[in-house]
Amino acid sequence: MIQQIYPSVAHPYRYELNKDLQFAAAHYVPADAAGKCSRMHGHTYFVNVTIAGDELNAEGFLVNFAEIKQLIHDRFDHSVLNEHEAYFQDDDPDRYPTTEIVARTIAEIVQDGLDRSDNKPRCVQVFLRETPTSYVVYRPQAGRTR
Ligand SMILES: Nc1nc2c(c(=O)[nH]1)N=C([C@H](O)[C@H](O)COP(=O)(O)OP(=O)(O)OP(=O)(O)O)CN2
Ligand SMILES: [Zn+2]
Repeated sequence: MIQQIYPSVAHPYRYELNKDLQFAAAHYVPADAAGKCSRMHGHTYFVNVTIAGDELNAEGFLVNFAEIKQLIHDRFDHSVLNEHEAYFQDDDPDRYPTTEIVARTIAEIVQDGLDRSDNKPRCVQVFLRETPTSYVVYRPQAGRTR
């Protein structure tokens, strides 16, 4: 696992946790203007998820680190992102598996998982590195689903 410093996110909560994870996946950006990215290719994606909240659960966790890995790694590792039709669609540019939209999708999946917990923490940032030279930071806005 690459160890690196991530950008910090401002939030009002007492606790913050960060989980690093990675997954290998193939994708293509289904637009001719995307050039070489419109052809199927693969990446090892590096992800940092930031979760914050004021309350801990019965185990003394904001959320179990392992649950974050399960939500993302177990879903996307060794898969073709474009084939996850619940998240990505070739006929809708707002559903292409670009770095930006994959980062947003990870935030949405994690928040859906957190919403099922009693202590209701928030996913406040997703850092997604697609290549050694390219990454995106996505920060959900409070009160907005996207
Ligand atoms: N804003 C975005 N731009 C690009 C995306 C994207 O998701 N969002 N994706 C790609 C390609 O899919 C590609 O995987 C990454 O592109 P790039 O960083 O250009 O990759 P290189 O390794 O060729 O970059 P170097 O600078 O030569 O290392 C393209 N753009
Ligand atoms: Zn790519």
